[in-house]
Amino acid sequence: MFVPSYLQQSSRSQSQQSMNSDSVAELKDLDDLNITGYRPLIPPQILMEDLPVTQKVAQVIIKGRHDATEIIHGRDDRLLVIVGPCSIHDPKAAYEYANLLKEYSDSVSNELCIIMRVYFEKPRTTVGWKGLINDPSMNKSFQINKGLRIGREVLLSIGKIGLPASCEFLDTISPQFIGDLVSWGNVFKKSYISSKCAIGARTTESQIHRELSSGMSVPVGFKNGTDGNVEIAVDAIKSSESSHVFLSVTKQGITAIVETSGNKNCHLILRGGKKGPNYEEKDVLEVVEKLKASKINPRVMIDCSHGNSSKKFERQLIVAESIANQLSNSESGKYISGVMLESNLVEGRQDIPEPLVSSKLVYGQSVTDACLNWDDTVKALDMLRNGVIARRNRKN
Ligand SMILES: O=C[C@H](O)[C@H](O)COP(=O)(O)O
Ligand SMILES: C=C(OP(=O)(O)O)C(=O)O
Repeated sequence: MFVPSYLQQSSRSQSQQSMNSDSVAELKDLDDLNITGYRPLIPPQILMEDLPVTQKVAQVIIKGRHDATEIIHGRDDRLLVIVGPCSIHDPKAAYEYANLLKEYSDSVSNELCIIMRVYFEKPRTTVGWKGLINDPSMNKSFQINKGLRIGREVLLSIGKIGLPASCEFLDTISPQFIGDLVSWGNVFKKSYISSKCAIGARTTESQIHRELSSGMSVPVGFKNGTDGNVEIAVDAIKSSESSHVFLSVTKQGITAIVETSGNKNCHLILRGGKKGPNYEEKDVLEVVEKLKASKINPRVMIDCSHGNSSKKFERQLIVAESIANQLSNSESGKYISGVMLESNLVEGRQDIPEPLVSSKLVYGQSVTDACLNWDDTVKALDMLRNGVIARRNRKN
């Protein structure tokens, strides 16, 4: 048990005297007991000045945000598709994937609004690599300043191709470094890198993530919990729609009391859970009722991966097929506004070699969750596209 030095006196009277004297306590006895180090963090503004967003890239981001917003509110009948690697660890492979996706995206843009998953922050069930921002060299050197820089460079390069990007914001400070490449509305006043962001199954219930979302300039999807609980996502949407006052940092890296106006562009993501998947018609209709009862946006996104695929990447095709069928034939199809897919150049996943030997890594393969390969991704997207066409024909 830890005993502060001022209590470690040899006699009771000494200790009593020490406490009575009300002298200033030793900080080392009270604070940072489990902190092993501090390193400086670059202020967001410096990185933003080094790697500024161009007007051309900003337009891509703004359009992505606008389209995503219109779809999640049902004013655009396309399907919003968040597709890409589970996590980005190799900027070259991410860029190659983005080029493939851009070409496909242009060919289906009447039916699908495609936003690339560009996820740099990974929540872990226990421990593991926490993503490119946290440990860009994947060798436990935790060069976060380097990770933030690479993250920004990757988002800018994808924006230059003309593809909007989405991120999961896990940390509450990191959005100040990359969130500026994301925007619509108050584009240049607030933040503008990704066009869409998700709050994951493990953080939906977290108050600080709800507060963060209330100030985000992008549409935010909230996932149901890992146990399958959808109520926490409903609560998260309600909370994020409200204004909040909380502690965070400014672009200059100064701690601040932040005041937000609330984010009206939040929606729910069904990702399955420990009790099983929740992508079928009955699951969608059930959650739609809950959302309607809470007077919030009843349109949902379905994640084909995670609890909905039991983490078996190939099963994403089965989920995508069910979604396409619901779009074509079911009442639930009216409420499905988006889909998520985990996809990469090469299917499956690999462990990060320890110690890291880059040549041992398979190029274009996930180091976190297993992903579909490119050809199967196109199969899934084609099915979804046909579902959108059928849904349109149903209406007409
Ligand atoms: O998508 C990512 C993973 O499912 C999530 O980060 C949890 O991963 P883990 O259970 O391997 O830690
Ligand atoms: C971590 C993710 O998913 P979930 O929060 O659903 O586990 C993810 O989409 O990368």
